[in-house]
Amino acid sequence: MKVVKFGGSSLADAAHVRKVIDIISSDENRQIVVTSAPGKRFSDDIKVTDLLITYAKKVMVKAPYTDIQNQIFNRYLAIGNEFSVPESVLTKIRAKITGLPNKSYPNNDYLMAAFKAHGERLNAELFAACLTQSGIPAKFIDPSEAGIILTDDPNCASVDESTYQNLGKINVGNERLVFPGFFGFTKHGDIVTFARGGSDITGSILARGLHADLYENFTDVDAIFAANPHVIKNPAPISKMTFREMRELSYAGFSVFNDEAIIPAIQGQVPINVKNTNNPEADGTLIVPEDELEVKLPVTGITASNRFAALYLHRYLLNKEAGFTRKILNILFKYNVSYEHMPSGIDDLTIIFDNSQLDNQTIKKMCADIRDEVSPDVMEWIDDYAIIMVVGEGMRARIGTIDNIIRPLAENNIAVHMINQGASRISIMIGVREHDANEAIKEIYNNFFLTKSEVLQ
Ligand SMILES: Nc1ncnc2c1ncn2[C@@H]1O[C@H](COP(=O)(O)OP(=O)(O)O)[C@@H](O)[C@H]1O
Ligand SMILES: N[C@@H](CC(=O)OP(=O)(O)O)C(=O)O
Repeated sequence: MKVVKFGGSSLADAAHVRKVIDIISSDENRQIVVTSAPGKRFSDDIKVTDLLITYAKKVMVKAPYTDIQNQIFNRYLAIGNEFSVPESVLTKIRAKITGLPNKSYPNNDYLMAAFKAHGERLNAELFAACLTQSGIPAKFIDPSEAGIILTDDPNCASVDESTYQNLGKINVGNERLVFPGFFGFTKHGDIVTFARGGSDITGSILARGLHADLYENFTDVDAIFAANPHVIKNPAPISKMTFREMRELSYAGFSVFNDEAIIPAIQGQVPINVKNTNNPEADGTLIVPEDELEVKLPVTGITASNRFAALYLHRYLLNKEAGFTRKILNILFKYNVSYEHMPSGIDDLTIIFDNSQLDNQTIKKMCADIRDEVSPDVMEWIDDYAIIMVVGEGMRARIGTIDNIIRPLAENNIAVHMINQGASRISIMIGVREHDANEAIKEIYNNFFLTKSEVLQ
């Protein structure tokens, strides 16, 4: 049995939905279907999830919202009409959209989560109706019915282990089961969502919980490429990679697959196949356990993420002082701030943060406390920090990999602020300034993936 997840780009309009139905009908093992909310139909279109966020914000500030309600409903209507789904299905969808402001929520964070979740919830109901209309019996399953229980963290929830016992009770019969991605329920019955891009996580949870043989993740590219196609023109496709390579690459920018989504698949040892809805015959990228990768390349992929900030601290004899790091960690704890990495030298320490959890006020107070508490000789806050991740299972076995990464950067005057090698066996992490990140990716990519004559072209 296969779990198949279709991203927003694969369900953006009726023409795409038709392709998705063909994909499902071409393989009877594609029994469990996970849908995202309708995505962008053209480059400056707006995803339904973003429309729902705007709708929720209008409700919060009591601004008029009829237009946005209509805009959202029309996305579903256009698809539903094309498949002649029963009027009752569309009436129900409209009622659910317009009824959202009348429900009660513990607070605005839960309101936001419930509004966002309806992008996938309504799309799964509509899609089950489209499948049935096309002669493929299908049933919509609500996450509450399936027992998808998530933590009480309204817009960034994690799965509760009880979910897997609940999923174990589901009977997969002959009809296709259509689950909405992206959300679940807390133990108290409130709707909560994963972080953005979280429909991939639902697919992975279902693949583990239902003991699938394969998790197929359909998107809009032929494969996962060795670098972001928006940065490198025609990058090399990756035919096979390991779970942990994918985890590291998605953490630092490979947005094609959510970084947390890999975890349930690892726990259930379910291989993942990323494929293209617009070219389903292409093999795509297979993501497998470590022992199933025959050829271990020194570099499988290169990525950069700009979502970081760093605090650089310097003080002589830092290495001799017990409790220095502990004092800093206590301050981070006081402000409820987590850190991503903390590379250190003899007299230096860099703490790298995810910028999205910080505001100027918190940064100011936190830095003032650190200055008071540990009296550093030098302290610098770097707001435009980017992390480059070079990942490859075969990295350890090759001498000179680090040289091949760093040399092209030095030759092109790209300043390297931090190198972290060794913490992970399969990656090297490099800190650069944001404005240098894309150039750094290009130089490293050219050095590993292009022949000399290609570089000169
Ligand atoms: N290394 C990469 N390989 C392939 N696609 C990538 C990579 N990095 C970023 N992307 C982007 O990810 C997009 C697919 O992810 P996403 O838009 O979330 O799809 P979906 O709507 O199917 O969930 C691609 O269109 C591509 O622009
Ligand atoms: N619709 C949600 C969840 C998601 O995973 O979407 P997509 O599969 O289109 O990336 C979002 O936009 O974040």
